[in-house]
Amino acid sequence: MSATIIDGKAIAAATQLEIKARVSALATRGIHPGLAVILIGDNPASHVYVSNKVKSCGAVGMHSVLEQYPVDLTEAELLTRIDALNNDPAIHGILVQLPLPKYIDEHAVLEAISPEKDVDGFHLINAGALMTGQPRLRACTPYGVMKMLEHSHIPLRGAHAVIVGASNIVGKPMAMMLLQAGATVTLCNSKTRDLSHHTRQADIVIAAVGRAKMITGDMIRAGATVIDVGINRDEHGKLCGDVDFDSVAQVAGAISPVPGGVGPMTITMLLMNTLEAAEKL
Ligand SMILES: Nc1nc(=O)c2c([nH]1)NC[C@@H]1CN(c3ccc(C(=O)N[C@@H](CCC(=O)O)C(=O)O)cc3)C=[N+]21
Repeated sequence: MSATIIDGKAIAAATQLEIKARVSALATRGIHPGLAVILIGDNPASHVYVSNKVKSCGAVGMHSVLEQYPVDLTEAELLTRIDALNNDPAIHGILVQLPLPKYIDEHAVLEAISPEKDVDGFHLINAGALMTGQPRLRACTPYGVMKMLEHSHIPLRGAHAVIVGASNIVGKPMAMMLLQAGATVTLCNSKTRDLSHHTRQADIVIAAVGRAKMITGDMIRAGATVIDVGINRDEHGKLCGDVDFDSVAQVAGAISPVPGGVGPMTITMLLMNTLEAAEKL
């Protein structure tokens, strides 16, 4: 193995110390950042993520509330709750855990959250602000990836970044952030012809496809940086990313693992966004 490990857990811990200090500074102005998390249904994985988010709030001295609803909550009831939180001065950030039950219109729900409290960065206003180079609240996962690259001193200006996966929550905002940092960006999707032709050109590969271990060592240029956004289960039920860690670590210059990579940074940037929302008051 030759690659340096990009330790998301350690970068998350360092970033949380900075957040904690800024939370304390806000307290002197009488402002106490608060996050509301809405969870619908009983998906066990969602429960784990959501309780991690709530725990992390406590660790940086932030107030948080977890609202759990049964899977038969109606869309109208959910919109009423969001409206109440939009108008609650103790709440600076609102997160509705995805995926939502099928009968709820996800788009309508995300647009109902006040853009100033949209700490996921999914509202059209925040997506559009990022797209036009005036970022407000940024999507947590790509924002966390940017912090990981920055902490690892990976040069971005003029670098070629290849993103595999063009979702609204990761691939597209990731492309905008890297572009704004001066990278040349290739955004691949499930129809891309000869994917490895693209990934082999890359100084930086961001894997965000949702398919276990699909990025292999032969697809990576020697010395490239590889960031793994995937969260999958392998054939033994073990947590794994979109990157085949063992083969890629032989050729890459730097690689982020799963677990312990992007996941902890996603949660940390949710705290950062809640802090930033409160600081704007
Ligand atoms: N509105 C919304 N916003 C989200 O940000 C959001 C969401 N819905 N729905 C689900 C996904 C998933 N997600 C994760 C965050 C952290 C870890 C994480 O910290 N993972 C640990 C491992 C955790 C474990 O052991 O299972 C790690 O990678 O080291 C994973 C997944 C946020 N999501």
